[in-house]
Amino acid sequence: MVLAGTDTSAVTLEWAISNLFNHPDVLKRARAELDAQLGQEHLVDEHDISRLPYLQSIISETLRLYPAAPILLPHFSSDDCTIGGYNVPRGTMVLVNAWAIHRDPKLWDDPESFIPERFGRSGDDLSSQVMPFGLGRRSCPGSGLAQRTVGLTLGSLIQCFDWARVSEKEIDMTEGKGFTMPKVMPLEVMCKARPIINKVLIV
Ligand code: HEM
Repeated sequence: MVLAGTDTSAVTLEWAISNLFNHPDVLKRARAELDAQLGQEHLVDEHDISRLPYLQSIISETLRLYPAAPILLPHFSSDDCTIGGYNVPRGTMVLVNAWAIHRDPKLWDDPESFIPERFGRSGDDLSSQVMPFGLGRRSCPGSGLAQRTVGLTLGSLIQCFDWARVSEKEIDMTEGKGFTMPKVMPLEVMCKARPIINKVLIV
């Protein structure tokens, strides 16, 4: 439970921040949303997340491109069944390649690009093609907690600090090997406190 809940959320946060560095326009829009919704006196808290749709879209788009569990967890068929036209005998190990589904050009426009706006379009139901927490009875029981934790942390970091890369180079987005899909190059950045920090953190 501890491993399932900590590393997954930490890795997601690292991918999200890396994406923001390579897309300064997205970072700017996220900060504008936070400033507009919360002003300069109030540190983002759990109840604010629902008022921050763009921040949520950034997290969804991060989980689409960099799902912390890219092939979910192994499942076993409890009976003979058919999946997508294939006969699957009872007791077969079934792996779902969420990473590939999330980047399938038949399902997504410009699938390799980081475009949080694709999650904000009204009328689009993406629930069957994005599954970072799995689907059905054995889907992740911590998904709500994870979305709040990552949202709160990412929101606070955007709200309280100005960020800069350590060099002119783009952040390396190469995916490493490991159960929770780490970055090959750990994220290294510089930050400077924004004036808002004096009001919201220091009493
Ligand atoms: C960004 C964060 C997280 C991601 C991407 C994630 C993803 C997943 C995925 C893909 C599964 C397997 C679902 C399946 O096979 O269909 C899973 C299972 C699980 N997750 Fe998460 N998870 C996250 C955070 C958490 C948190 C915060 C907790 C608890 C505090 C948690 C607890 C669990 C547990 C206990 C299972 C096993 C459920 C079962 O087998 O019935 N996860 N998670």
